[in-house]
Amino acid sequence: MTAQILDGKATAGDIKAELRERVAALRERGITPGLGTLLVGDDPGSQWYVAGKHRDCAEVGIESLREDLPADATQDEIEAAVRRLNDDPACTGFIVQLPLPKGIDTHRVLELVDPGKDADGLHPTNLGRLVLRVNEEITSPLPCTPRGIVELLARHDVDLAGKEVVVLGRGVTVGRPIGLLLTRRAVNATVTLTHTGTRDLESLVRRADVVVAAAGVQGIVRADWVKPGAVLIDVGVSRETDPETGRSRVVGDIDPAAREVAAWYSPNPGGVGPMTRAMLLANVVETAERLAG
Ligand SMILES: Nc1nc2c(c(=O)[nH]1)N[C@@H](CN(C=O)c1ccc(C(=O)N[C@@H](CCC(=O)O)C(=O)O)cc1)CN2
Repeated sequence: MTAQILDGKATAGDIKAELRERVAALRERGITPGLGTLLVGDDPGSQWYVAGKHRDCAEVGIESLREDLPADATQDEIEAAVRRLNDDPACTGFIVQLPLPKGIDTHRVLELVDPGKDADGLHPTNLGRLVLRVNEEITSPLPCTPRGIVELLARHDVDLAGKEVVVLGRGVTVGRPIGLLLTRRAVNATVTLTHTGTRDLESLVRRADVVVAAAGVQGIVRADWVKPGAVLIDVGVSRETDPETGRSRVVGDIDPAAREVAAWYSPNPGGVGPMTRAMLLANVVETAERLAG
């Protein structure tokens, strides 16, 4: 069996086309959605992601604003930038690009974001809604990568009800919230959240119907661990130098040979990354639609 591809790039393209129309409708009503980004430091990966967010906004008609601070910015300076974005009427939603430099209290910064402008769904109020609203529709923003994974599967008619899902990684942007999303009544999966303290990861992966790998450890999921017919979602980001071009490239957590036994495979790059970007735009548009009543 060779897996069918969960093509995040193409799916994100479809979503962006839908969002472009919704933005045009908002603009006709005199409402202009505006995404703000707060970037601290000069990490090339983060700079690339933020630049991509601004390009995406331009593509669908969302205005965008930037707050860029140097790597040695203090906690107070970062918090002042958050307050500026909270207070700026042109900014209908914003994100704080993660990770923040060492020594900065990330929780304090995220808690300062106005929950009504939280385009990343990472404010405790919005994460709390995800915890509490197990049976209801959630109308507040959801974290972009987990939302992107659920949307990618839904748009390929992959049903997760009753399935055993193993998640690798307990980070705040992927592992923790994906567990909460997938166990909601609307999805009804059973989730095992694994981490560096997990014993015998291999046997958990071997019995999983779905693997969501967000550990950031290249090839941690071996091809011979994967159950035939499983669904594989690779979110891990490690970098290696391409021996042919000498350029840096992204490699995932799942051995790509596993696609020979899986039913569905979300590649990396080209899977969840583009969906993360599309879901950020969706959060911004929905926030603006809520503001518009
Ligand atoms: N505030 C946030 N910070 C971070 C988040 C987040 O959701 N909110 N997620 C990641 C970074 N990220 C967005 O910010 C992101 C990661 C990857 C991609 C992407 O499209 N990747 C491409 C490959 C890119 C490459 O070759 O380097 C792909 O998967 O095809 C977009 C956004 C951490 N920080």
